Amino acid sequence: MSERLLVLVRHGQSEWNLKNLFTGWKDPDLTELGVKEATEAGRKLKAKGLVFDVAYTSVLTRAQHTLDLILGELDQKGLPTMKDLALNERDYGDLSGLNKDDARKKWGEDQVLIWRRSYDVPPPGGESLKDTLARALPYYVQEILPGVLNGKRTLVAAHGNSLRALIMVLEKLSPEGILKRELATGVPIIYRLNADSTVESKLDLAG
Ligand SMILES: O=C(O)[C@H](O)COP(=O)(O)O
Repeated sequence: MSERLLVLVRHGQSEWNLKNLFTGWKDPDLTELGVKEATEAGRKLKAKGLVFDVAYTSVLTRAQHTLDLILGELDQKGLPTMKDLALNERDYGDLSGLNKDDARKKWGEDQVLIWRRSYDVPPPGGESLKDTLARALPYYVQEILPGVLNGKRTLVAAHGNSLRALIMVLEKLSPEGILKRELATGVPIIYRLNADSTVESKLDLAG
């Protein structure tokens, strides 16, 4: 019986995470710390004895670089990898490139929190989590999930909000439930799925 393995990992710290800037579809690379986090993620997966058959990532550098570093640690460089903008970070629209503290000063803590964590309120000119889900979920259902259910051990390196969207579905979280769900950079979450695509087990490799 194959194991229906799905590992999700948010990219390591990016240059703009460090500068506290809204990033979205902008394309900064990892910082030195981000490189360490991604490498450590790979080590942790290796320590668990995990091997993958396929990987998925976004079209953004920070996620692809994270994936490369993880695969390097796993001695799996060259693994078949699909890159698709369906897995991109939420588009932050007009907020992209702005400092998050400056935005709080300008629009207030509550409004910025609504833009960052509400389910269906988009930032000006950008995507809500619901919008992000609307393009990430079909990709998951059509491209990623069939492989997982057929026993392809699958690694997904993506972004805080594209992964929160998938986690909302996997963990059956409500719009309120997803509000408080934060994803740390470079921390793999190991899911094993049941044949009906529900979650059989989940292990968060934080710490
Ligand atoms: O795009 C960004 O700015 C971050 O990667 C995620 O931002 P958030 O923590 O505001 O969701």
